Amino acid sequence: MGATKYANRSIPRISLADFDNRIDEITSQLVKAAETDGFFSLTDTQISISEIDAIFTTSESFFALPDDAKATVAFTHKNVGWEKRSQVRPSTGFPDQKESYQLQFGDNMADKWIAEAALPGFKARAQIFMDKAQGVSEMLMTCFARGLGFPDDFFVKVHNITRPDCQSVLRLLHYFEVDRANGPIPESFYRAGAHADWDLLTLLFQRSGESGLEICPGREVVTSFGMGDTWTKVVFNPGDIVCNIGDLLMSWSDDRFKSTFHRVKAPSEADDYYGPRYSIAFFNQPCLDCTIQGPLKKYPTVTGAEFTKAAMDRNFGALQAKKEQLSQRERTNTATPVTPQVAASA
Ligand SMILES: O=C(O)CCC(=O)C(=O)O
Ligand SMILES: [Fe+2]
Repeated sequence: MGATKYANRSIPRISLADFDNRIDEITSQLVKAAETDGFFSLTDTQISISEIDAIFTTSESFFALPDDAKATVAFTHKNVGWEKRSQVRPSTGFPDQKESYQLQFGDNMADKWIAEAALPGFKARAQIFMDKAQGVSEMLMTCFARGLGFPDDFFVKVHNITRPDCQSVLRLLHYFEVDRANGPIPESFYRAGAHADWDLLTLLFQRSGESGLEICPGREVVTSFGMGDTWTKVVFNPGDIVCNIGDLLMSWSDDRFKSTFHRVKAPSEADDYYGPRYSIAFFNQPCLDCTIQGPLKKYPTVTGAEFTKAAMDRNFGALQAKKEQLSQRERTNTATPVTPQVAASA
């Protein structure tokens, strides 16, 4: 594998301190970040370092369960539950080398919470954290609504976590350790293959020392899969929340705000992190019956359900094209593409 091409870009760091008094200043900083690389980190948020540490401990305790216990809450196409090595990104055609557990607020979670007896306190701890993540998201939604000239509660209203059909997701992630002793990793090995998220916006919680998140800016229209090959490492400060704009907000802003390709790099170079990696993503997904259109009406009006279906269809189409390309290569290569199991939110 050749050396990765890197460019140094600085990812803006935006403070949410004194939010109510500074809302216009924060809005202009967020809008600027969204218009350029679509990635930024938040500091002085309502979530403390010890709360972030605690949810990572909770997440680790879930992943430490035996697979047959985790399989009691197996992934379903309602975008909830546990999966292992089954999410295939259209950019790669191979499953990410990770396991994840997706949690939601409403009815979709009905039988997908790990049993209290298997992991006492898990559900209560996760729900407290999900509420906190929603709180930070709502601050950002208010600013982005204001920045686009919509009423302040425009995005908050359609990402209402008290609705039983709410679609937002907390995804706990565990990328498996890579044993350097086994030699170079195969070309088909990815931690999280390059992708753009298709939600409104994503909050990412990272752990110190567990690097790997990289971005590849340059996407100009939401319908394109085109991606460059020059990456930037996302460096974060403990306690910060890394955020990225998703396809939904890119579309809802008539492509003004950028939903940027990103990945968790499979370790292959000297400075890369080979150990087990834990991260947590909070995806803000719209209610299915909301209507979506940017102020300039660049794209036709769609419902939340239609937007999600179109995103999944686009992903599926791109994955088919990738599999076709891989199977043509197969004549000279023994690696076999895999059929996707997970059509997740990103
Ligand atoms: O694990 C990370 O740091 C990023 C995860 C991510 O991009 C995703 O799950 O969509
Ligand atoms: Fe992502």
